[in-house]
Parts: sequence; C-alpha cells; structure tokens
Amino acid sequence: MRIHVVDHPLVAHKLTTLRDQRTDSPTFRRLADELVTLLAYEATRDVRTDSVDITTPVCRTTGVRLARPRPLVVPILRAGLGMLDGMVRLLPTAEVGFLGMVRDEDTLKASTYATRMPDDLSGRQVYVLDPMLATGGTLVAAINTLIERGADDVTALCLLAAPEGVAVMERELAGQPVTVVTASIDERLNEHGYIVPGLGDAGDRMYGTAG
Ligand SMILES: O=P(O)(O)OC[C@H]1O[C@H](OP(=O)(O)OP(=O)(O)O)[C@H](O)[C@@H]1O
Ligand SMILES: O=c1cc[nH]c(=O)[nH]1
Ligand SMILES: [Mg+2]
Repeated sequence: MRIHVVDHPLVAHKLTTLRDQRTDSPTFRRLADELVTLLAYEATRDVRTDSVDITTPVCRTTGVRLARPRPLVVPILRAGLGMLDGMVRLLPTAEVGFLGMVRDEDTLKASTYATRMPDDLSGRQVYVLDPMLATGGTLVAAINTLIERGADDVTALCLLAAPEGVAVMERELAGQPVTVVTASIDERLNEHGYIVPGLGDAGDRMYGTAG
C-alpha cells in the first residue's frame, strides 16, 4: 500500500475552512466537492489510457483517451457521496458503484448495509471515495470487498486520515495494489475514534443541519 499526501496551498486553504465548526452544510458540501477535484488530479495520475488518432484543424495527430474497461468510482455512503460529483466531473466515462457502510460509534466496528456494483472487477481500476480514514476499519473492509471481486488497482481518496488508520491500512493491505491519496494526515484519534483536529462527523456536517 502507498500513501500520498497532497501538499498544496489551495488544498490547505479549503481544508481549513472545511474544518472550521462555523462552516455550514452548503459550504461544507461545496468545499468537499472542490477538494476532491484537487485530490483527483493526483489520484488519477496513473489512470489507464489508450492512444487515439485525431485530426486538428491543422493536421493529424495522436492523443490519448481513457481506456476500457472503464474505471469504477465507489463512494462509501453516506459521507462519500459528497465526493462523487467532483470525481465523475473529471472521469466522465467512469461507472459508479455504491457501498453503504456505517461504523458502530461504541465498538468502532464497520458494517456494510448496501452493496451495488459489478460482481467481476477484474482488470478494473477502482477509485474509492470516503472523506474520513479514522481507525481504518471501514476502508479496509471496503477495499477487501473490491479485491475479492478482482480489482487489481484500487485508489482511495480521503479528505483526512489519522496516523492510526494509515498504520492499520498498511498492515491489513500489505502487498496489495492500493494507494491512498489524502489532503492531510492529522495528529491522532481521540477516545471516541474521531480524528484530531479533524472536522467532526463528516456525514453529519454534509447532510445534517444546514447551520
Ligand atoms: O476509519 P473508520 O474508523 O472506519 O471511520 C471512518 C468512517 O466513519 C464515517 O462514516 P460513518 O460510519 O459515520 O457513516 P456516515 O458516512 O453515514 O456518517 C466516515 O465517513 C467513514 O466511512
Ligand atoms: O473524525 C471522524 C471519524 C470518523 N468519522 C467521521 O465522520 N469523523
Ligand atoms: Mg457519520
């Protein structure tokens, strides 16, 4: 497993406003959308392409287009849904699958309540969207599901990651073809499994009270 932290002043600026507890839900959704577009630029660096011959108004030339089979984008409901539009705007040919997962707030164990994606993912590049990598339980389970279906290239886009969750991913997914792209590795998890400094509950901030 590889991890890539996107170190860019625009990312840091938007992330700071996202973290601020005064930021209301509509602004939070807009910033999450903008941030995923910036992360996607890094996350798709190795997206597969084919060469294609075209004619410009001036001459014939060879360019590239996104390869087949189409990439699959999988948001993890609920909070990951807020990252979907920004991602498919950059990857217009992508197919979209869905994983509904929730973490028990007492045991911090993740469970899956909905799965809707192709059974066979062999040869597919998969992009998983989840804003928060906290204990890592959700993302490890999600990525194992994708690998069991044959995915051989998985990239997770997370707005924030905790060092504890990164360590769990590195241990549980050692040797697997997995990359995590994040805007920040924060300081730690608190006693409730929340990322510190973090941004609170991403799903609630995205879809909770409008503030
Ligand atoms: O790394 P972990 O410790 O597993 O925690 C991270 C998960 O927790 C949050 O989801 P939550 O369970 O709150 O569901 P929601 O998106 O519906 O709010 C978040 O969106 C991640 O999916
Ligand atoms: O800090 C955290 C941890 C898990 N889930 C969230 O939404 N936020
Ligand atoms: Mg939540």
